Amino acid sequence: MKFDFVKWQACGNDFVLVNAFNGEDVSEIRNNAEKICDRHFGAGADGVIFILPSKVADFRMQIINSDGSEAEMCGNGIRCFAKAVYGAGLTTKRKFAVETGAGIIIPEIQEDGTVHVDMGEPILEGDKIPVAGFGNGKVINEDIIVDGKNYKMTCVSMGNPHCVVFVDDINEIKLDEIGPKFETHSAFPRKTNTEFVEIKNDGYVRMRVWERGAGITLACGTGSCATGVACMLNNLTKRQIQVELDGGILKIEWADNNHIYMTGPATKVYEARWVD
Ligand SMILES: N[C@H](CCC[C@H](N)C(=O)O)C(=O)O
Repeated sequence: MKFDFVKWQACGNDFVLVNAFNGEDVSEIRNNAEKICDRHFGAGADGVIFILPSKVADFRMQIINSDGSEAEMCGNGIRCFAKAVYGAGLTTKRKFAVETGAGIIIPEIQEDGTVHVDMGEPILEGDKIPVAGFGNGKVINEDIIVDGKNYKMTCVSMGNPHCVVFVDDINEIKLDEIGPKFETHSAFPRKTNTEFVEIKNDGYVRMRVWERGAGITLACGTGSCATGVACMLNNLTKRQIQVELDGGILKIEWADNNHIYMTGPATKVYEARWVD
């Protein structure tokens, strides 16, 4: 297998980006995503992102997690995607439409190099997130028993499922132990990303994440959006907040048009060729 790729990171959430905009067959790369993401035997990444053509938007983005599973959407990934396609000259527009598993997402590259993204509307109906046992009702501050302990969860989909849990002290959370037990809990038919959140004040929260299909990452963009929605649904913050992650800070707004806006950095790290 031989292919060129570009390594990008956004708040430390890192990705191998592969340009298949001209319809190149990337099935072998997609089938080897787990090997490519391995941090010792591969390039090392939280996921592989493909730049693809679209019939309904300027581009299509496909995201494969480091365990080889496909996700509907990736918030940090789309900021990397936007700057990658602009930098590669695939568009001269700084604001454009990207087809994803979460619908059409609109990133806009800012003058300061950050990317402002219209992440669309959050999905709150239990059966659409999906979370079992809630029908089409919302899942706000509901009980869940994980590993014999009761937690209060608020669940949100940004195209991909998220379970947000508020805690008093985030440093007490043993993420590597409890994360996988949430991810594979029977309440989540399509598994879940899980965010543990400590409220610092009504405009600033600290969040750590165990991602579906990737484990602990330094940041999660869709998870930060879900965190913002959960904070606001529980009346814990204002409608604009900053989310402090292990790898950086993202700005999240739940606007009056019901869209979630995320703003944050994305940086190209290196270009390389896979030859194994
Ligand atoms: N692991 C996620 C996909 C990557 C999302 C995350 N890296 C982000 O920035 O949104 C899932 O399976 O839903």
